[in-house]
This record gives sequence, C-alpha cells and structure tokens, in this order.
Amino acid sequence: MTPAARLAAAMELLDEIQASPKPADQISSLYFKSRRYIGSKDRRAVAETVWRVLRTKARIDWWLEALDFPADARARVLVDMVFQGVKPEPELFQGAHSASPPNQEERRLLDTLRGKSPFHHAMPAWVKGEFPQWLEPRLTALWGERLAQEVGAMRDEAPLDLRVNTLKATRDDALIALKKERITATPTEISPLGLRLANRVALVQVQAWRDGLIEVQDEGSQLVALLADAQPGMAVVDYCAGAGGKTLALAAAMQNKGRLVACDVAEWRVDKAQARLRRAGVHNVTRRVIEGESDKWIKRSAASFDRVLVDAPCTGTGTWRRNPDGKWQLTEQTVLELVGRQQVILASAARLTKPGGRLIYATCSILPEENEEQIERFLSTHPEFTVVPVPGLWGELVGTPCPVSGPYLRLSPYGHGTDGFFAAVLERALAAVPE
Ligand SMILES: C[S@@+](CC[C@H](N)C(=O)[O-])C[C@H]1O[C@@H](n2cnc3c(N)ncnc32)[C@H](O)[C@@H]1O
Repeated sequence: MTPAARLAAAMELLDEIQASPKPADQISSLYFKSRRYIGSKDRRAVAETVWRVLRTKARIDWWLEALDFPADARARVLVDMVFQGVKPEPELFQGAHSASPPNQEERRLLDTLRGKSPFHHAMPAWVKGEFPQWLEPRLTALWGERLAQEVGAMRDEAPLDLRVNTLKATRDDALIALKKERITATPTEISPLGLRLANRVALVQVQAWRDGLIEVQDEGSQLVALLADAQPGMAVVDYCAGAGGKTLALAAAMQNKGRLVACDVAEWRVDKAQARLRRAGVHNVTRRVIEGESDKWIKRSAASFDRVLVDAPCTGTGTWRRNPDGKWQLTEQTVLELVGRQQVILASAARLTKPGGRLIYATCSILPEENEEQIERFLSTHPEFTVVPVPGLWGELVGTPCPVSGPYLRLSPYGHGTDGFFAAVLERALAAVPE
C-alpha cells in the first residue's frame, strides 16, 4: 500500500467505527478480514493511525470546534496528520485507492494547525484527559489532585502482559523460551506470574504461546485471580467466566486438581474458552452455560463451592487504554443498568458459597458505584458475609509488596501500571448469622 492508500484506509475504517455501535476492535477486524489484500505491515500502520485518533479524539474535536469545522472521520485523520508533523504533500492524495486532496477549507484548517501543540491551555480537564465530560465530577471526586495524572495514564497505550502458565513452566522457563524466539520480556513488578513485552508481537506465531507456556492477561487480572486463592482439591466456580481468562489462572493455581466450573450466560464466550484450556493443558474445568439467575443448576449447587469468583460485567472504565472508543459510547444510563445487573449477579453467585468459603467480586472498572458501593450494599443485605482485607491476604497469596492499604484491591494505570481493577474478598460465616 502507498502512504496515500494507507491514509485513505484509515479514514474509511474510522468512518465505519464511528457509524457502528459495535466495539472498534470488532469493526477493525471485520474491515481487514474483508480486505485480505491488505498486508500485515499496512494493517498495522492503518490501525495505528485509527487508534491514535480514537485516543486523542477529544483534543482533535476541540480544535475542530474552535475552528468551526465539522468533526468527521476525514477531518479527524487530517488533524491527526498535522499534529504528527506530516505535511499534506500532493503524493499523499494521489494514485490508486487514495483520498481526495484537501479542499480549500481543509487546507486553511491544516495551515492554521501546523506547528501548534495539540494541547491548549483553554481546554477543560475532560478534553485534556480524553474522557467523557459527564464523568468529570465523579473522576474528580475519586482522584482529586491526581486527576490529570490518572486520566493521562489511561490515555496511553497499554503494554502487552502475559501470565506464565505454571502448569507448564516457571517464569524463568518462559523467559528463556521467549528469548530463544528473540522476544524481549521483563518480569512484572506486582504479579509474580507476569511478563511484560517490550514490543507487541503476533502471539499466534510464538511457539511458547502455542505450547501453552504463556497466555495474554493484564497484570491486574492476574492479581485478581491470585487473590481468589483457589487451591488444589477445592470446588471453585468462575461465575462470569467469559472466554476463560481467569479460569485459566484459577486452574493453574489449583494444579489441575479439584473441580472448577466456568459458567457464563453467553455461550459463544464459553465456547471460546475451549481452545485456550486445551492449549494450557487444563483438564479440571467444566464449562457451563447458565440461563441467568434463575438457572436450576445454581439452586442445586447452593452452598457447595469453596471459592466463587464473580468477574462482573462492567463499564470497562479500567481498560480505556485498550478500548479508547469504549469511553465515548458509555452513558450514565449504561452505568446505572450495569450497577443493577452487578447487584443481581453478585447476590445470585453468593448462594453458591459454602459456609466458611469465599466470594470474590471483581471488575475492570474504576467507578466506586460498581465497586466499593456495590460491596457495601451487598454486605448490608447479606450479614453472613464479611470482608477479608486484601493486605492481610497479600503476603501469602501474592508475595510482592502489597500495593493497597485499604480493604480492597484497587489498581489504576497511573498508580500501578496495570489496567484499572477492583477486587473485594468476602467470606461466608461458618454458622448461620442470627437475623
Ligand atoms: C468481565 S467479563 C468476564 C471476563 C472473564 N472472567 C475473563 O477473565 O476473561 C463479564 C462476563 O459476564 C458475563 N455475564 C453477563 N451477565 C451475566 C449473568 N447474569 N450471569 C453470568 N455471567 C454473566 C458476560 O457474558 C461476560 O462474559
């Protein structure tokens, strides 16, 4: 592809992303799947432009509005181009599959912006920080003076983290295997099982991944799984298992011994877990599609699990580094709906916990209403559960210096270099609690 064709493709893909309510990565993979002639280098270059525009959309739109210019995909890519210091030379708009050359208005826009910093002192915090305006009061209440740094870190691209599959390798084994394939990785600081890659790689081509020595998992997610303290021989349920990211980690902690049930309402997600489990050499997992809270299996299995992990559906506000488009689709109404669903899911899953067993609630959200407030509400209606403070568990279960001092695990890209995560560990009383 010529640079001109790449530019045109970026405009086209961005346009498709903006026209669809589906996540950007889904639209992007459909786009490239239906254009097999686009090679991997070109794909990477086009995606890089599109993702950069999504990451800096508020800033770009602020400039477009200030200059009285309609904000569409083409204008956004042109503004990004000028902020990248690329001159709109005629070759960039010539030849097969190129976009049309900038018209007079567009030329004026590009001339005005040339050499300017993308940041302007008059930009409000939500524009500089690239988050929806309606979230500003909540994020300010959450982070106060740290707001700019916290949201700044959420704008950056996330690193690629791997979890070492202890069923097949130690962290040192995995490091050596990766080195043999000329892949540079460094041990993560908080998770004892994590490796962070210096550069993005296509893992399907990596033998260590194909052999199941490593799996993609954010460091924060690894820590949540470790806090669940799933042990060999236990009965464990991963209640919102999805495609099995945490199931795999739980199975490794259990050394393949005991019973691990991975359930979810979405059959297609549970199906996706199968190949991952096989690759990882996991054989103590039963996958189960449930109908929802009224599923008969839940009733039948009441009070029969030592560990119940609820990795609840959430706003994903902790994963903005990976899904920069998600934040622009989030509404207050969605938050409200999710909080309601989480409440119902948590109460339903709690029934599965044995007396003396533990219920672990986690989200990849940073919002207190999905996290601390959710737990407080649950505890007020479930007196048989109490909080087990994370710092007291950390030494034995994780072993690195504990990153939090409060009762819950709360991680953020700025504070910990992980995705934003929350986890609470609750324990069910051995005997019934009097009313
Ligand atoms: C955050 S994702 C889980 C990610 C997964 N645990 C992992 O580590 O890869 C939340 C999951 O909850 C599932 N879910 C949504 N509503 C549910 C319900 N009522 N009961 C069980 N699972 C549900 C979704 O299908 C989704 O897979």
